[in-house]
Amino acid sequence: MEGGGLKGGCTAHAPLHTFEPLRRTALNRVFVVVYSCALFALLYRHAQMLLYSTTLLSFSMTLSLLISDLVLAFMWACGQAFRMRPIRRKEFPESLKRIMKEEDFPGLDVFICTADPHKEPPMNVVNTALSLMAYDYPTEKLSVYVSDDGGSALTLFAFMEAAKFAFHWLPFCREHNIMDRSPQVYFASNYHSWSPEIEKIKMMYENMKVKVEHIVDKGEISDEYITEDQQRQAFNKWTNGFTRIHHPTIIQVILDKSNDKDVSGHCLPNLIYVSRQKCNSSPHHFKAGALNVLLRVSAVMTNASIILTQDCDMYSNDPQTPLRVLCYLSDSAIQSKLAYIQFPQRFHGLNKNDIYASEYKRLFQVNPMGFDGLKGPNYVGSGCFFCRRALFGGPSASFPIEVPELSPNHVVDKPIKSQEILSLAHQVAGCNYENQTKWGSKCGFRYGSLVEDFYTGYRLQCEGWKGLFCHPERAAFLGDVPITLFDIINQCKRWCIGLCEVTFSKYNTLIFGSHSMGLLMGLSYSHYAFWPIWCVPVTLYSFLPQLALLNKVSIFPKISEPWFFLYVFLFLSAYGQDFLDFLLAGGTVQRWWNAQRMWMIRGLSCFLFASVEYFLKSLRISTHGFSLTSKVLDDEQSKRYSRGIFEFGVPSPMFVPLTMAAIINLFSFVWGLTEFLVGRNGEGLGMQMLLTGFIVVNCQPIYGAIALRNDNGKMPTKITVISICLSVALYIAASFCFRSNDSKK
Ligand SMILES: O=c1ccn([C@@H]2O[C@H](COP(=O)(O)OP(=O)(O)O[C@H]3O[C@H](CO)[C@@H](O)[C@H](O)[C@H]3O)[C@@H](O)[C@H]2O)c(=O)[nH]1
Ligand SMILES: [Mn+2]
Repeated sequence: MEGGGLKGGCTAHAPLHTFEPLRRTALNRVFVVVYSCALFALLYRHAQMLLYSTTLLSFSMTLSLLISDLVLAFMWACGQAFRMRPIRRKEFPESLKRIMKEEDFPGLDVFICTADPHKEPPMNVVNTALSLMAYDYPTEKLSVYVSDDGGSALTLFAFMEAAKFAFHWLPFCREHNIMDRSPQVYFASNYHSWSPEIEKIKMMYENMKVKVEHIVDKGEISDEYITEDQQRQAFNKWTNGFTRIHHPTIIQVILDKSNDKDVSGHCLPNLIYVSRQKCNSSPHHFKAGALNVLLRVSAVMTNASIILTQDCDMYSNDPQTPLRVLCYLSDSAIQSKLAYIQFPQRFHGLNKNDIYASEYKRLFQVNPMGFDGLKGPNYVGSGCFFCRRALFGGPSASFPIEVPELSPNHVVDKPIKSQEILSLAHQVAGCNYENQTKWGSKCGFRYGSLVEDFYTGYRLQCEGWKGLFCHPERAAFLGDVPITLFDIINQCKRWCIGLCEVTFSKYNTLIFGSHSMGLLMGLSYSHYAFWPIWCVPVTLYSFLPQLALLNKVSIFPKISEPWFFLYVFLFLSAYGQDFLDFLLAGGTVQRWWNAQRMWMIRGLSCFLFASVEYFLKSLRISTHGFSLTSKVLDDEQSKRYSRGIFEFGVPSPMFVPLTMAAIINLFSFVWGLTEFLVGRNGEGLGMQMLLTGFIVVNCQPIYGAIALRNDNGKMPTKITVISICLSVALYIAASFCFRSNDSKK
């Protein structure tokens, strides 16, 4: 996207935004050429070996290696698209005031999604909401909508309490110009000085917290907590037949900007609680469905032209963020095609070396810069500002919508608590509302994939919209990370299933994507869409060379052969480039090491299981569920996490291939080493030894979890036993193949 920001009515001395290409681009391009030549050489060697293989065994082994290397080469090629034109942007919110008055700021509707008060503690959701309500943005233009897919009175209660606290919190933030506007974060930090005023507001916060947590623990709201009639009416909607998957729409205007003033007399932003209707008979499309309901309800109530979508655990870390967004949105040169501005997902509470690589640096910080130099980053679900009209048709043609009040151009002229508005809002939140409409296919957030974010951004860009990546130094938002390995790989498995749903649809990123957006964009999107196939090379390289080694069969070139250096080059330069990218994006050596280890772990767990699960389920007609990531912290787990100890604990089948790989690699390495020491191991097995050694070093936390630990996070004994049995079986089967091949010779 053309960036140079000297447009939109500002003078050349005060640009609103600029961008610069990253300096490494030229080198990257040269590297692509060199590396491609090396890849072709490798594939040539495989082809030759395939032609000259004499036995079925050697043929199938060469074929497996060829397939693995083809997958690696394909993924490498897709990844290079990000390196063709990465750019870094900068915006100057200070200049904004000179060209725009506050009265002219566009309206901003903030959407926060939550889905389960037990996995997503209401106190955290409330903190997210408060941090966003306290944005440095004219409050009369700001509305915060909370979607509660859990349909929980506990969440509504928490928000009613939060609203009372907001009367004090918002003016407090404004007067003291506080940066941390999530009260939880502010009170936990030691940077603020003591004053009676701070002490007083802290007490208020603590009281609210105790009250809300008490209610959540009890699981119900007893009468003594309901003080006003209006509240009682709201909670009366939770009748006996009410369940989280079957209940009527509940919309509660908790704060109304036209009536509610904070303690300093300033108006408060709208705060609206929405729990859409759910019924067993119609699909609700998870988060995408929730967002579409908010899109409609907000259209009826406020219809702001900008929308921020936010996960419930991602609080605002910088109150000036919307001003950065305006730097782009007010630029008439890029306005017409700009659909969204994506901020990176960044996280708090990572342990020092980020053992699970849950930062996803490449996904959230490095690759978006590459995307940004093309047609814009992918949408990642949270921390993204949309232009409302982008969700209602292509950049040049929007289509007529069923109800005129939903159109992005509609001006709301009635108070949000008026009967007409509320009844229409209830109607558009109904579970059958979308039947026979374009919602989810051509309009709003798109259905059909568990990664609704990836899919929606992708479809918008295919329609001709562009996105933009905004990556300020101070994180705009900070979110929670899962702290157990099981949660991490489960989350990744859900993503992979969602990606498969895109890949095997008519909107395949490689074919449809390249056709609509050009090859580089198609490749970039494919780099993600094809994530799960990484399981093929990772699995093969974790077992095949090792089993061959145990049977003294050499499958790679000898160390003295020139082909060996080809392998060394391919391995070292790919890893080296990845390493440099990581460091240049502010990473550390240990974090990089852990990130590459997690790539292997994912290859053997979630990538593998997602592919299998996807295929098994696609044979039958059934849908995949959205398994919510838990944001609740267990004390013991948190302690282990902060000490950098891997958390297994759950007897999940996803740990089995991983444990098997650890065992088999250890045995073949030790066996190979003894053979080598007694002088029987020829140089033909050298490369297999190197690879096995590398994997053994990577598996070190797994050995600890199997044998050396006694805490609840160790590898469950059941998984260890199953993995040992399967490893032995695999070894026997492999030896049988290798031996019978020997005897045939
Ligand atoms: O039926 C549902 C399921 C989830 N959510 C919300 O979706 C958000 C993301 O859920 P989470 O369990 O935290 O998933 P993550 O894998 O951490 O989220 C990433 O991946 C999701 C796609 O799988 C994107 O929607 C998210 O924005 C992105 O941060 C949360 O706020 C949930 O409350 C709903 O509103 N309704
Ligand atoms: Mn999340």
